[in-house]
Amino acid sequence: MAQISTADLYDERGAELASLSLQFLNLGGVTGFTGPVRTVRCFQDNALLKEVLSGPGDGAVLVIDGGGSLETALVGDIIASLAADNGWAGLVVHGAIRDRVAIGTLPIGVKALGSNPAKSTKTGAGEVDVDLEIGGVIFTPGAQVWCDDDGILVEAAA
Ligand SMILES: O=C([O-])CC(=O)C(=O)O
Repeated sequence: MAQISTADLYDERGAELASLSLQFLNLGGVTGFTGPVRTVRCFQDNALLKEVLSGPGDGAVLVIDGGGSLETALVGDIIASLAADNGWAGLVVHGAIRDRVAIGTLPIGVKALGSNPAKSTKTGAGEVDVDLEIGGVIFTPGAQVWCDDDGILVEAAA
């Protein structure tokens, strides 16, 4: 069954949801996706998120706070394929990706601010499963998130 649209979901449950007004591109091969939030915070370094996506996704959406940097790509087609193979429903990247054309063919949702062919460093710096604040919206691990072409909704923090 197709996922409920974020617009219809907002009409039903808007009072319980936060809507991210920051604009993301919808770049994955799956354009509507939902799941429980997991999180990574990292800055122009993608070793930690690759490690997390190497583990089982169990249908979760990894929200990555790259500080909004568009200087380097945090995800490319290799990492996005790995995530799809491991059962992640999608990625929300507050930053850039690369390999846009290939990522658009993969069976995973990918939202990002933009793209840049420049690669990230690989030191492993960052934090996993911390609360993130992106565009004034809090993403708490375990909260349900819904993404489609219209935007991103997340269960509001209690
Ligand atoms: O390795 C990287 O930095 C990201 C990348 O290009 C990929 O996932 O294909």
